[in-house]
Amino acid sequence: MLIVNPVAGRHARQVGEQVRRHLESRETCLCRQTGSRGAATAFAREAAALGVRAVIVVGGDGTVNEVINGLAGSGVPLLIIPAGTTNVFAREMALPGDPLAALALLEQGRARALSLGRINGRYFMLMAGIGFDAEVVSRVSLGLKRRLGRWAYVLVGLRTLAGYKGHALRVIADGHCWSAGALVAGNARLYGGPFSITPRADTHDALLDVCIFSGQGPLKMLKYAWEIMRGVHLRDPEVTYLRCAELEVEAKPPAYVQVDGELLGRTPCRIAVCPDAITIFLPQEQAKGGTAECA
Ligand SMILES: Nc1ncnc2c1ncn2[C@@H]1O[C@H](COP(=O)(O)OP(=O)(O)OP(=O)(O)O)[C@@H](O)[C@H]1O
Repeated sequence: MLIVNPVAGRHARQVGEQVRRHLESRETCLCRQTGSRGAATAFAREAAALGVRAVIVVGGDGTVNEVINGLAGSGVPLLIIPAGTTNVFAREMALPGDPLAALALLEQGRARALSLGRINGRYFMLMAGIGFDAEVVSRVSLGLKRRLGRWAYVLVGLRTLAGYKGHALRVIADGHCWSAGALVAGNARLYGGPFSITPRADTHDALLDVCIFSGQGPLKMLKYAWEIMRGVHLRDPEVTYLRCAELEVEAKPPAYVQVDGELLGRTPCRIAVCPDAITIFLPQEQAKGGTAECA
């Protein structure tokens, strides 16, 4: 099954058309186009129920997130053709940017089982963010993202800082409790493109990497953002890095929560890791570790 989000990135519709033509000239393919938010999850569930040979998704991180939420646990392998604005997961997995080169992974790549994070019942492949970053995500519209690309987050981030009051989070993991202003739980290393908040995360392992930022308020958020951009945030004594299989976060007042760059809702939340939950076609050199599903 081919699932295309025609409004992802700037060229997803054309990329989807190119992939559809290529596939239909070779095999039988069910083609689905998303008409609204959440549609990709329903299509992926349909694909899992039908037991298709593979699901191919054309879109960005938000669309991939919706697809994994319909496919997780089914064993049906997923092939990602990056066509969104930032494509962080594709970058993390070093997937080819060229659509036909990505499609060739069906034959030339390896299907690997990877871990997923799960927060309040929703799977994520990259990260869950609580506090400031989620508040920014809640304010970035798809229209602004189309016009400005990833600069939309910078612009809205600066605007959000202006009136930001901060959050008082309570984080509980491994029998310990932390007070925090913001938190990112990463299943993968990369964040927002080339940056890395959880640089030791590994999608092949059964742990979440968690970065807890203890400061609150706009100046602290600005400082952390600057440190993350320079890759030095882990040297800041206000930042705690831990690896765990499960954690809980509460906040007063409730704080926004984002998963894979899409708004999920608000705290409280429980975050866990689900080992080997999704099977993804990867380039041979990326398919190290983990469990091989097929050659
Ligand atoms: N027909 C549609 N109309 C409006 N929104 C849609 C439609 N189909 C899917 N969506 C939504 O579009 C959103 C954006 O998709 P996606 O994240 O894949 O693209 P992107 O934001 O350009 O890429 P990235 O997340 O990699 O920056 C998703 O939240 C998805 O639910």
